[in-house]
Amino acid sequence: MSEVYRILAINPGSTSTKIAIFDNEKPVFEEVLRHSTEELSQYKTVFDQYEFRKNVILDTLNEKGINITKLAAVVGRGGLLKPIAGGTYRVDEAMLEDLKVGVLGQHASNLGGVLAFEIACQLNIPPFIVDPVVVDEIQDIARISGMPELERKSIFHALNQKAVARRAAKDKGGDYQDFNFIVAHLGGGISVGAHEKGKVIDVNNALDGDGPFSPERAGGLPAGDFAKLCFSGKYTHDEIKKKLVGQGGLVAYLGTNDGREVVKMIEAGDERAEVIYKAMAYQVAKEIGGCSAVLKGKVDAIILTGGIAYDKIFTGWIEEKVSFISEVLVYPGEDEMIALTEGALRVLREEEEAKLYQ
Ligand SMILES: Nc1ncnc2c1ncn2[C@@H]1O[C@H](COP(=O)(O)OP(=O)(O)O)[C@@H](O)[C@H]1O
Ligand SMILES: CCCC(=O)OP(=O)(O)O
Repeated sequence: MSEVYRILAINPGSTSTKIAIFDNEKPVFEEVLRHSTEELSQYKTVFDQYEFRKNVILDTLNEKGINITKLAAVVGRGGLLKPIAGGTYRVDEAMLEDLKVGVLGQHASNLGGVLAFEIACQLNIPPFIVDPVVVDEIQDIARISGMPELERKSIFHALNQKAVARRAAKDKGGDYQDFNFIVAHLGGGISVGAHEKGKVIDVNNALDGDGPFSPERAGGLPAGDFAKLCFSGKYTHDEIKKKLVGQGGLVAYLGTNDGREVVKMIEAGDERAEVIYKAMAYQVAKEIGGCSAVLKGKVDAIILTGGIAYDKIFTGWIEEKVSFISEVLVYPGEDEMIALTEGALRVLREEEEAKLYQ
């Protein structure tokens, strides 16, 4: 009989920490621990949230009676490291240092590797990350921004975009490498990627670069007016950064990072909430249109995923604008927990060697 590996997967996002226990590929326990804007806004940096998120995870596992001493590995969502190829990486000191200082910036996913390392080391088992948010496969032409000092970067929901694209390919009877897809991840951040035969050749920088605004991010802005705002003397650098990430998008307009709250506002007759929520769908549709040009119109499917894809009204607004391009498939939520676990299992079963972060 083959060995059963028990894996703890930890997925810190901007609005939640998702945790799961798997026995090999079989889910034993899964929970989404949601964090409100108020809860998170008391921490100055993402790294300051470390103790809070660690305690929430360990308390939850304890309350559910899960004995973590039986774990074979801990795997976390990978954060803002230097750009790297996709795959499973063992968390080491060099990676830990870059995650702690935020070598490419601050995002909740930086905590994935750090939490995996801390918990795994106490148990003397290996810590891994899989397909971090800096997976970089974009074509060279997509790196050019219009200002030589500023290069466009690949920062996106790599783990879920690829996991869901693989699922869609399987559902269509083929492999990921057989198809061209446009994948829109609709979460706390929003990324829209052009997947050409298994490679994400262009994608918006979902953190603080470009693309649609999102529940907690400003997205692409009118550059001249933004520069004026930065030098108006009204805001510190930290305040401006928060306006871009954390306090932007739906939070700035409507005071919440929770799509379900916005739906309730609209149901209660709030017309402004409807306009803002519709504008977010409009910007996603425009980004999808851009990706269809990148793929020269050869698009096998448009895939909508992430938490907001549970909302049929929101996905309907997008679909009515983009269905002329290709069929629209909706995979609400995410496949990230199983994708993390499978990445760890491939290494534990010696089907693949863990990559080292250089
Ligand atoms: N049924 C729903 N309707 C609208 N929005 C939803 C629904 N379910 C979840 N969401 C929203 O999805 C977003 C979180 O998506 P998720 O993919 O879990 O992102 P993250 O990993 O960034 O937290 C939040 O804004 C959450 O409120
Ligand atoms: C940093 C890109 C990935 C991202 O935005 O994730 P969340 O939506 O979980 O914040």
